[in-house]
Amino acid sequence: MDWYTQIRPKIQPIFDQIIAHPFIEGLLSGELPMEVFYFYLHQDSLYLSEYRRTLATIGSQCTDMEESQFYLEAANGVILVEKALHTTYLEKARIESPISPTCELYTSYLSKMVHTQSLAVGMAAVLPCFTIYKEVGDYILAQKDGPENNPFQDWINTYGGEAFAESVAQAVRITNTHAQTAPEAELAQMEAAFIKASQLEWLFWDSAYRQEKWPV
Ligand SMILES: Cc1ncc(CO)c(N)n1
Repeated sequence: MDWYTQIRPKIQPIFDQIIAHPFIEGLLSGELPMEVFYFYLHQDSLYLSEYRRTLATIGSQCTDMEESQFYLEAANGVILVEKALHTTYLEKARIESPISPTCELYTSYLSKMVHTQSLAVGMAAVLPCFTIYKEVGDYILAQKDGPENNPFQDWINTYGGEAFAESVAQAVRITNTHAQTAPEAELAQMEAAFIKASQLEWLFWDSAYRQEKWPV
C-alpha cells in the first residue's frame, strides 16, 4: 500500500470536522457572511504569499528535474491565484487586517519544515494544502442542495476542478515516491507533519470564521 493510502485514514476525524465546520457549511449554502469570506480571502492571500515561497523552496531542493518542475510550477500557480484574488475581490474590499495568529502559525510551520527537515518531510507537510482543498472542493461540488446562484461558486470551482485535481494527484505521487525510500524515523516525521498540517487546515477555516485577531 502506498504512503498516502495508509496515511489518509488517520486524518479522517480532522476531515470530518472540516466539512462539518460552519465555515464550510456557509460556503455550501451560500449563506456565509460576506464579511467572514473577505476576512478569509485576505488571510488566504497572506497565506499564499508565503506558501508560494515554501513550494519554490521544495522545488529548489528536488534533484529530480520533473519533481523540481512540478513544485516550481505549483508555486507559479499559487502566484496566479494570488493575483486573481487581488483583482477580483480584494482590491475592491481594501481589507487591511494584519496577519492572524493562525495564518502566521501555519505559514511559519511550513517554512520551518522545509528549511529544517528533510525534503520528504517538507513534501508531507505541504501535502494537506493540496489534498484537503481538493477534497473540500469535491465535497461541496457533490452537494445537490446548494443554492442556484452561490456567491462562492468561483471559489468552489477553483478547488473542485479538474486542473487542481491533476496537480494534487502529482503531489501525492511524488510524496509517495519519497516515502518508499524513507527510513522508519523519517516516515514517522512525515506522518507527524502531515497530521499537523491537516490540523492547521482545520484551524485556518476556524480562525477565519472567528475573524481571529491578536488578543493583545
Ligand atoms: C490555507 C490554505 N490551504 C491550502 C490552500 C490551497 O492552495 C489555500 N488556498 N489556503
